[in-house]
Amino acid sequence: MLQNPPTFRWIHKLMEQHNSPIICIRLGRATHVIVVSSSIIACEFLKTQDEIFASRPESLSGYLISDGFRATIMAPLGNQWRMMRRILNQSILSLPIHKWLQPKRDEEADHLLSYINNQIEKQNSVTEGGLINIRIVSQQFCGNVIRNMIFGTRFFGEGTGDEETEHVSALFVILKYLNAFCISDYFPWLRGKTDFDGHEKIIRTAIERVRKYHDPLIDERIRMWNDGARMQEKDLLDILIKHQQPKLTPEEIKAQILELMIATVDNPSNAVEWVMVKKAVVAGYFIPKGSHVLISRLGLGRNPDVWKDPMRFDPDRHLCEEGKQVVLTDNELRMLSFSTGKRGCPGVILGSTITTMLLARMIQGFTWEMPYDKSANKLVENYDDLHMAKPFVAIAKTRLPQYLYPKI
Ligand code: HEM
Repeated sequence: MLQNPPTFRWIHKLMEQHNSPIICIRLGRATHVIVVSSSIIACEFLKTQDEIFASRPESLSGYLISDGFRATIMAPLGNQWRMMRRILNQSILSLPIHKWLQPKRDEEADHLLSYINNQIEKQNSVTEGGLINIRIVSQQFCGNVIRNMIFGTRFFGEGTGDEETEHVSALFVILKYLNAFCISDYFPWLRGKTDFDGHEKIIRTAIERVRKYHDPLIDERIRMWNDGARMQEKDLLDILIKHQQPKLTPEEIKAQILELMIATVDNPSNAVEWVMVKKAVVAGYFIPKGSHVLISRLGLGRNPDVWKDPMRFDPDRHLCEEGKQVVLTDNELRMLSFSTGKRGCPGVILGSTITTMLLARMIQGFTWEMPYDKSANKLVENYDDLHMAKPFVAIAKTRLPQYLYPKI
């Protein structure tokens, strides 16, 4: 596994070789890793037997990211997870709070349009259009939205964008190593002695780069509430600080905010980049106790037994017959969008809103064309993850009267 990164591709090859929708790999002396690529078996784990399988393995990356499992995503099943998950469901990701923060999301969508419009003007090419790196635009938009919702600010620094770029890129490093195969997770005697595969250093550095922006703002805000300098809740940080029964510690607030950040930046931006490149061109086994169960996003979403011609871009598959509504969740797990069961995503509304808003505003505001050098935008997947191999760069042309573009 160490010689064949990334592990998820190595595992898929193994599954293909064995022609099986479920395999078991024994790692170290005691851990069975069970990999599943069938929606029927996935439902068995995440729905029928959810109670038994809803915990998380105690990985080093999870421990570091959540500062000792103080928040939700990485926490093993237990009282801490229950408490933090309830707070997320009821006070952070609830429908009333979602609506309350709509103006912040609108503000960011206006900035998105204004940014792309300015880029076109800067390139002096209103008729020819301007080259836009969709990956940068999408990732920064998601970062801006969640930053604004949590901290009520667009910028960490003077507004040059440097701090925000560093922040988002460090979040993506954390995401990359979050579920990467880390040898000391399976050979615990290696922990603390040697950073065998270098993961620990990389992830610690990335967390530091993120938290140097978050933590002073959180400390300052707690001080403001204590001194009476802040009296009104205006963003998610205020809600977390003012939460009663239970009152959260500063460490819990910091850990939860880091998790909310990583939960938001990746999925919407990646989905939109893939969709844009397509628009521009024309989406009964025995399981030993303590096993780690991996449900494969690749295996479910591209399973030819479930999806006809799975590699063909065919968004119509996701239109339900009745009323032709697009449904992004899939409780039957024929694809892994938001998952299901106890550990299913509590951010479905926010995640869907960010994704559709990003895509809709870009398509409503601009027409998109491939650059002349089409070979620059190959529809190829990155080997290490599920992003496109190279950031998608397209030509944007304005399609609305100029006065409709926010001048910010
Ligand atoms: C399109 C966007 C999103 C997608 C596709 C998505 C997908 C998922 C999936 C598949 C899981 C389950 C992972 C697992 O079982 O191991 C999950 C968990 C989670 N997601 Fe999302 N998510 C999205 C957006 C968000 C947003 C915007 C937030 C909050 C700001 C969020 C918060 C969470 C949390 C807290 C969990 C952990 C739940 C738990 O362990 O109890 N997600 N997400």
